Amino acid sequence: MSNYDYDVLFIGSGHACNHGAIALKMAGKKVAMIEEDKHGGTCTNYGCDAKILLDGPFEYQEGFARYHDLGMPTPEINWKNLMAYKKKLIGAFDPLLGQTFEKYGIEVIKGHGQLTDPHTVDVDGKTYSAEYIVVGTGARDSSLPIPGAEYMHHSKDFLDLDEMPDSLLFVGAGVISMEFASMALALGKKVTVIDFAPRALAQYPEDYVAMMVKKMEDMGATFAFNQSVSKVEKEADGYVAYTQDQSFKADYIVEGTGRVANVENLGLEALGIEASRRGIVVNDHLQTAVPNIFASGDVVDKKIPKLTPTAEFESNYIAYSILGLTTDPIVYPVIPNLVFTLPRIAQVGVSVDEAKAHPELYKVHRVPFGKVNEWVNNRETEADYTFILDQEGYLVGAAVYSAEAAMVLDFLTLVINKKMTARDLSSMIFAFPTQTYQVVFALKPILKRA
Ligand SMILES: Cc1cc2nc3c(=O)[nH]c(=O)nc-3n(C[C@H](O)[C@H](O)[C@H](O)COP(=O)(O)OP(=O)(O)OC[C@H]3O[C@@H](n4cnc5c(N)ncnc54)[C@H](O)[C@@H]3O)c2cc1C
Ligand SMILES: NC(=O)c1ccc[n+]([C@@H]2O[C@H](COP(=O)([O-])OP(=O)(O)OC[C@H]3O[C@@H](n4cnc5c(N)ncnc54)[C@H](O)[C@@H]3O)[C@@H](O)[C@H]2O)c1
Repeated sequence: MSNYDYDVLFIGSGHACNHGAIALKMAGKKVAMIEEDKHGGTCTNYGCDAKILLDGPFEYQEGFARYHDLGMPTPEINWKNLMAYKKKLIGAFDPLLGQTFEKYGIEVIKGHGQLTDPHTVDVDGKTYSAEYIVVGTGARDSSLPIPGAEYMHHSKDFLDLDEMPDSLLFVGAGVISMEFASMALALGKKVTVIDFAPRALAQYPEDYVAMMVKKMEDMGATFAFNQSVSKVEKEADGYVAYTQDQSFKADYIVEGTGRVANVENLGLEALGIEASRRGIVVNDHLQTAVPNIFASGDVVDKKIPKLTPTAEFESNYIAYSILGLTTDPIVYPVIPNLVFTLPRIAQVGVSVDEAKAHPELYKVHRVPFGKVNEWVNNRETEADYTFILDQEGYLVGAAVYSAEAAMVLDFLTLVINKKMTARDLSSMIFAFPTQTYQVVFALKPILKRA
């Protein structure tokens, strides 16, 4: 133990921090996390967990709807009760995680952390020192600097809505909007989605996104692209968002225009640590300009997706670096992306759009999975897979449009990471009848033999 109060101090307690904190504590280090809000960060309290809890019955409803023509009624969702359940369950995480960290012997210092020198953090007037500091302060929803911005709500508000409004306008057709819009639409609400880009979900395959937009339009949603909101006004019976050539009226407006890194009031500038809305600039060891100060998770300025698993990966990498278990630069494996629309769209590795642009490097195999496997797909006839192979025949990318995409995505990620051949797949037994089994069946003839 050094002369500092702690070996490692984390600013934040989300996935970018708590995985590394636990690993370091278990290796015998003295560790604390500074947290100004709830234990566990965005994903646990205001993001993934709350979202997926609310999504649960929608997934079943979507499945039942496929049997409607066979005389089976589609169940109704009681949003009010669902929200009460969400508040109870997710609300319990904050104290529960506090106890968990305590059990591990990790101190949580409540308050706003601000660096004062390379080894010291001020927390609301009290200072704490550490040999290493990890900044994992995350990101927040962006707010457009336009008149009437205060009338727009953000993801936190939507995930707390006791009553679903009758009409909703989503500004931005990214992951947050598309996931929320799917739920509102399934509840029979009037949904409009606008974006200043020419398409939705830019990071997902164009064909699958077009299928999703068409499906949502068939359910009554309106999409408007190339629309930039310049002001929002409140009227007696709702709100109106104005773009360059149109106006959109709704009871409730959700802004989902991206997320901005939390880099303000952290004392970064005084220490010469470069940062912007995109995040803190780090080297390939996740070190800032001050080598004993690392950055992790959503607050990092990076090209890879800002997701919970990437934050966790970085948190563990930093812990291993501090413990001297690695001196290598960080190397990310392929990163699975999944948008929880109804059905899901998934993408991992080389993207479909990139593969199509480089036929000299990649082969693209599209399988209309739902049509050939309707029986195993529970009548999900639209389900579709795209496999991307390199010239040697290894799987290097995949995309999925299916309610079951989440299940199969991790399997495909494994095949890519482990560079599996047809022979590798033949050496294993998979459960039957499942989508994964059918995916293996579809992959074997096209993968490198051995
Ligand atoms: C609605 C929504 C849905 C999402 N769904 C998914 C999903 O399905 N899958 C997925 O992989 N990702 C999802 N994400 C993204 C995921 O939540 C983030 O990538 C993840 O939370 C990043 O973790 P982090 O620890 O870097 O940041 P955060 O979880 O944001 O944690 C940062 C913590 O730092 C604290 N903090 C900030 N500044 C200070 C300070 N100065 N002093 C003290 N404490 C401070 C904050 O209070 C916060 O608790 C979603 C995000 C949102 C908003
Ligand atoms: N399932 C998941 O993995 C998941 C779910 C939710 C959130 N997240 C995380 O949260 C991040 C942010 O999500 P998001 O949906 O806010 O961002 P996003 O980057 O996915 O989408 C933002 C959208 O807003 C549009 N936009 C930006 N400015 C605009 C403007 N002025 N007018 C109209 N449209 C505008 C962009 O063109 C884009 O389509 C994600 O990138 C991801 O890191 C992940």
